[in-house]
Amino acid sequence: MEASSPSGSSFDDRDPHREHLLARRQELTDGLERSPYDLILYLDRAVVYSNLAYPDLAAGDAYRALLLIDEVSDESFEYHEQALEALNEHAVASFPDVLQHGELADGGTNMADGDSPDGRAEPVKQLAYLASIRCYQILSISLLLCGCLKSALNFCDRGLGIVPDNKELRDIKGYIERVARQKLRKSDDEPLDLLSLPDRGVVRREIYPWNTHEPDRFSDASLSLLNKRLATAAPKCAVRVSHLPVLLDGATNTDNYNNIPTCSQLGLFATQDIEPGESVLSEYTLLTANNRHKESTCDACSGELPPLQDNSGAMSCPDCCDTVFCSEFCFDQAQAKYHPGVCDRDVDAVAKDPDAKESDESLYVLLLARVLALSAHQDIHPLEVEEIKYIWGDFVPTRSNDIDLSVNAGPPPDWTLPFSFKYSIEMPLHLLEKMDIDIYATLDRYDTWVLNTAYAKFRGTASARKSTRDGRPDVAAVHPFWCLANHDCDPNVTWEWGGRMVLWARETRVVGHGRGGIKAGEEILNHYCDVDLPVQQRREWASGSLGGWCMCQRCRQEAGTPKDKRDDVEMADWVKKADGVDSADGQMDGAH
Ligand SMILES: C[S@@+](CC[C@H](N)C(=O)[O-])C[C@H]1O[C@@H](n2cnc3c(N)ncnc32)[C@H](O)[C@@H]1O
Repeated sequence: MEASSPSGSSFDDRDPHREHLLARRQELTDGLERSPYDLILYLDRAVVYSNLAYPDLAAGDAYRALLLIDEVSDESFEYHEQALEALNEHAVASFPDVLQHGELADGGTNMADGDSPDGRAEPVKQLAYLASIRCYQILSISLLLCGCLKSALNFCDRGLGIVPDNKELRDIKGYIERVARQKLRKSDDEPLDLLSLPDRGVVRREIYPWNTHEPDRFSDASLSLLNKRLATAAPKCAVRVSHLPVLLDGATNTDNYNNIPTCSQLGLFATQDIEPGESVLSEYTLLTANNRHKESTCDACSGELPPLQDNSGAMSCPDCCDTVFCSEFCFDQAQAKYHPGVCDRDVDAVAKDPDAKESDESLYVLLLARVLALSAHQDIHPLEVEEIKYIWGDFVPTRSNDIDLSVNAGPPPDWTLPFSFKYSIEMPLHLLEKMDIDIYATLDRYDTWVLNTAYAKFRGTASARKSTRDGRPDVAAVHPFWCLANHDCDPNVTWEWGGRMVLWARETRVVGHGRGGIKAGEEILNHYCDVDLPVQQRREWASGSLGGWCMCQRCRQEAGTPKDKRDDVEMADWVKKADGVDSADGQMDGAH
């Protein structure tokens, strides 16, 4: 059960209205734990999420409510009895507030079917009917607010299919079309190809105020645990706090400044001298994914499979022969940590062989599938899975994600977590069902916010490999220690990823071509882009994985303008950006 007092969050402004909504959210979450198949509670919580400005979480709850309506309506469905029983309780109690909405309550007698012989709808059917319209309203407006226009329109049309004159749904359809015209740059009289509507949006990327799983990565306990685990993979390294430049979104005129603002994050440091060419880290991970059906990679480590012949070492699972491992070691690791949770359930099939433009998303959802399998088989919460618990999520403080409704409000916040109905809500629930997990009874583990948090962690840290056949990304992995190494355009290591992720100390440095090697105490400096490129291209390439414009010494030196041509510092930009880094991930060191 979630703790009722929010922790692990940077949200500390005491806004009574917000506090009240957060308390109500907790009450409803506890209610769902007691009565997991209650679709009215899901709708109630969706409304609270909308009021708290989490449209993605509202859509997640409205979709679960819609699935429960299907359960109520179809006797052959697995949770029919439970969903019906929960709804019956509302049918005999006072009419649910969440359905006293706009024209809804008046429309209850206009049911298309399900009327009883005396012409009056059975109360439970009437509730299910009204609830379905409410689900379509919440789903369509929420998905519109997330930027998922195609899915928003789909749900809106489904609602209008039941109640063509419903004013709220008609209004929402108008908003969707208006936003679509803006995004696709179409005038009012041009036809709109509804199939081409954008469906990928962005939502808040934050440590939710109620998330009690996020560790304090800077605490002695976290660092000592991480260092204990790191000892085998990188015996000459340690995880420590690193002071990194605060990144801006784009080009800056501050390259010549001697001191720039920094923030505290984690990094890897050498604890002993490391020779040029020496291995620095060799990391094994089970958090891997491959999106091709017939691919010759190991299901566990994602390394190439050896040729399948006697004594090659490759092994397949005796219970689902399609799953192949490159060695007995990988087979044993998979059996111990995740495979029985997905064995013979065809779970991965939902995201295999995607369209070229969906390759990235399919890899992310398959990484999520692996986290779900690790969590289910080890019987731990997904956010406690060791492969993701301590990794960087690029979270932004809750308060800077909030929407300011005051008259003098500035521009709306820039939300940064990619989101879509398909990959963030529908597919994860489908994966869980394939794993034979009751998605209602396990809400605490598989709630939409939990999935969003896991996604936030992969998105900043996963590595992908492209197929040599068609250049599409088809293998991905998260190496929780490798991804602690920060970037520098004069790196002291280089990396190679096969079955394991390996970091080597460079023989020669890029800047000055001096001898490589790393001295005890120095930070391990990885590279997130091709460091042989000119500065502008390096910065553009690195900005995706880095999350901003590279401000390393080399970039600043190469891009710096002569003294007589310098402009004033745009410190306001930094302060704005620094605010996000400060409370999201450690204390702010401020401008020097
Ligand atoms: C893969 S993580 C690296 C580990 C991370 N520092 C941590 O605390 O876990 C990537 C993030 O680290 C930060 N980072 C890495 N290299 C950096 C650099 N040279 N300058 C500024 N920030 C950097 C950025 O915030 C980036 O999004």
